[in-house]
Amino acid sequence: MSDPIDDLLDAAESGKSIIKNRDILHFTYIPDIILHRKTEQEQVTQSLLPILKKSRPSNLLVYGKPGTGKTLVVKKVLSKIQERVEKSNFPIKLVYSNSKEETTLYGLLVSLGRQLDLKEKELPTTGLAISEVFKRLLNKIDEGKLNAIFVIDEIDYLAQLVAKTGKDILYQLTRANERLTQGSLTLVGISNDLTFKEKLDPRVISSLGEEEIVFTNYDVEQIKKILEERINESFIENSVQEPALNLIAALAGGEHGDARRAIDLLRVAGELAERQQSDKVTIDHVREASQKMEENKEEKSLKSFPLHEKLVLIAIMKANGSSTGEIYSLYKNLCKTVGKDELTQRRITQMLSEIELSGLISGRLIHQGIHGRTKKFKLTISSEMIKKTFKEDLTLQDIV
Ligand SMILES: Nc1ncnc2c1ncn2[C@@H]1O[C@H](COP(=O)(O)OP(=O)(O)OP(=O)(O)O)[C@@H](O)[C@H]1O
Repeated sequence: MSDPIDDLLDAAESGKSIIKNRDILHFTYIPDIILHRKTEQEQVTQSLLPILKKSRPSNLLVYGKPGTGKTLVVKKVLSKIQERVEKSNFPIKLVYSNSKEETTLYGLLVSLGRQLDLKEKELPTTGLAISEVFKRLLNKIDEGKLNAIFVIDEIDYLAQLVAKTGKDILYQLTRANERLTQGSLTLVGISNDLTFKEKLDPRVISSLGEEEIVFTNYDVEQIKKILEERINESFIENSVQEPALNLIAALAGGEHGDARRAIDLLRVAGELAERQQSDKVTIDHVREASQKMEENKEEKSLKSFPLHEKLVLIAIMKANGSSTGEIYSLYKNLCKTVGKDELTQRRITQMLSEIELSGLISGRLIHQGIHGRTKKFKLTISSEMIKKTFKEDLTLQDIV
């Protein structure tokens, strides 16, 4: 009898590996050539150029839809500046943080502080007031006479964190120079949300967006060129079929040209092809990859819902196409079965609108003559997906 582990290991050893360098398909990889972004590279460089001449650049705000190369361009410009200043004696400190990866404002400031070499003793992970944390960051910059550039990716999340905690940190960050006597602080904010500024305090807007650069969307042809470049570097020759490439470009380029989605699709399709011992990535691998990525997204979003939202989703699954009233009575029964107190119908009606926003269910308003109107809901995802995901939840596994 063959051993299943050995079989797989044998296949992997003797099997075809069509991806020659996986790292190149990772989102942190910085390619040598950045296509279609000449103007943007020039604009970002121009804006940060003063630092090479030992003066403080303006704060910069970079906008654009997801996957349009914002982070890539900013990182590349900064790494080139870094290379040059390392040769001089001018102490520049580049600090990068992604707001989405931090759940608290404190966490974000500490992550910036660590990159300024502030140790736990000087900047503890918990316990200080936000204003104190901020003061210590500034002191470090001042004492070291550092010229710090804080790159804050997904800065709209930082704005939300700030709104939640009611602190004035964004304003203070943009005005930090007024408090510094020796060093300087420049802020580079990156945002996907073009309307982000409208939500800010007007005082913050003027100092944060001293300069602004907007990244335009890629079209399908541009996405295709970016993919071709990446394929040359990461796959062995002729291993991605032309129709497969076209489909990836069409899928990722459709709405606004998301290069990240394109490269992710390419990687997943390549991995599927390898797993199936195929020596080519075909259009079927791309379809399968796209479906898999879509399912992962749905699964993640289902798992992130709190318990009562999950119960409402199960109620809709059991009576697909039902009215709010019917869903509510089913939900009440489910609460009884799992031994939880039910929420009010008013709350559940509101919850249905919230879940609708996530795109997992869709609602249709039905007019019932003298009986007024009601909304009927149905799932936009398969009930199998709900069953599969909620089966892992101990409270829910017996009712799905
Ligand atoms: N012009 C390009 N040439 C080569 N690769 C690119 C180009 N634009 C984007 N990419 C690649 O696409 C992926 C996404 O790019 P990046 O992270 O810069 O996008 P972004 O605009 O910052 O997106 P988000 O706002 O979602 O963070 C990265 O892997 C990046 O290397």
